[in-house]
Amino acid sequence: MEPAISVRELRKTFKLSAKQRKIERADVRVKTAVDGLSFDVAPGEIFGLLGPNGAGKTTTLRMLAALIKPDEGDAFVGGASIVSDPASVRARIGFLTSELKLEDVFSPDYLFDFFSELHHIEPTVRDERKRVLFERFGIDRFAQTKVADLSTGMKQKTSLAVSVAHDPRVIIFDEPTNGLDVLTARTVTDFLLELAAEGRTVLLSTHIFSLVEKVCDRVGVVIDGRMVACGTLSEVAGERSLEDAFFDLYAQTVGEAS
Ligand SMILES: Nc1ncnc2c1ncn2[C@@H]1O[C@H](COP(=O)(O)OP(=O)(O)OP(=O)(O)O)[C@@H](O)[C@H]1O
Repeated sequence: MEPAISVRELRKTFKLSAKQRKIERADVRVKTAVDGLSFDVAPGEIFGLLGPNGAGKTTTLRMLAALIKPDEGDAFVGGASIVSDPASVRARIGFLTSELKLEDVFSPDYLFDFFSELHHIEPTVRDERKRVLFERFGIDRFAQTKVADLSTGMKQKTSLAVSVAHDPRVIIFDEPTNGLDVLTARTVTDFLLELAAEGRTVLLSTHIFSLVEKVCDRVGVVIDGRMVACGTLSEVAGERSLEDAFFDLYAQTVGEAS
């Protein structure tokens, strides 16, 4: 079966300003954020990119969502190239980050309609999807409330609903449970499992071992922009916990580099 996401030797560097060099305590002028990453995600799979802060997870997901261009390499989402056909990639995916800021002055109802229109969704289809999703997340009671007056959890649920307004086959989710209370985090993980059960593909990034253990079919461990292990949980961790396996990999990788 053709992979839903196919990543081939992706590479991305950033030029560092003097200020960034100071913050990063780096002498180099160029930072390699992603260093030749390759992996496949099968349709219906939940794949987790696991790594510490600064490993290059967000940069990878932003390239796969066709928000930034790679320096080298390519990736295919539902067969569309992020380099030569970014518009098709954007139409096929839902992209979500826990840092997403919704405009305070708009209501969930307005935002859902706005994003549906961007994706050219018919109003009748839109209204039915909105009804189902708003009911699913309990947004219906707050549909006309301004974002500014919503709780953090309700804002995140609104972001979730809006990100799948166009019924994407692939969902890319950067740190899905970061900064969420336990109840909202549970809503998010349940939703990811539902999406996969419906045959959709989910690619997420996280530094939380338990999230990977709970929802991911396969995991790729990323350290310093490189994939140091990739496979099912048992392939990557064997008899150990994922946390123990990760720290062994980290010691090997960082040890090798120094
Ligand atoms: N726009 C940018 N300009 C300069 N450096 C950047 C930029 N974006 C990311 N970086 C650097 O690239 C590296 C990888 O960052 P990235 O955000 O992809 O990592 P991450 O694994 O998602 O970690 P985090 O969880 O901290 O976001 C980091 O060293 C980061 O400082």
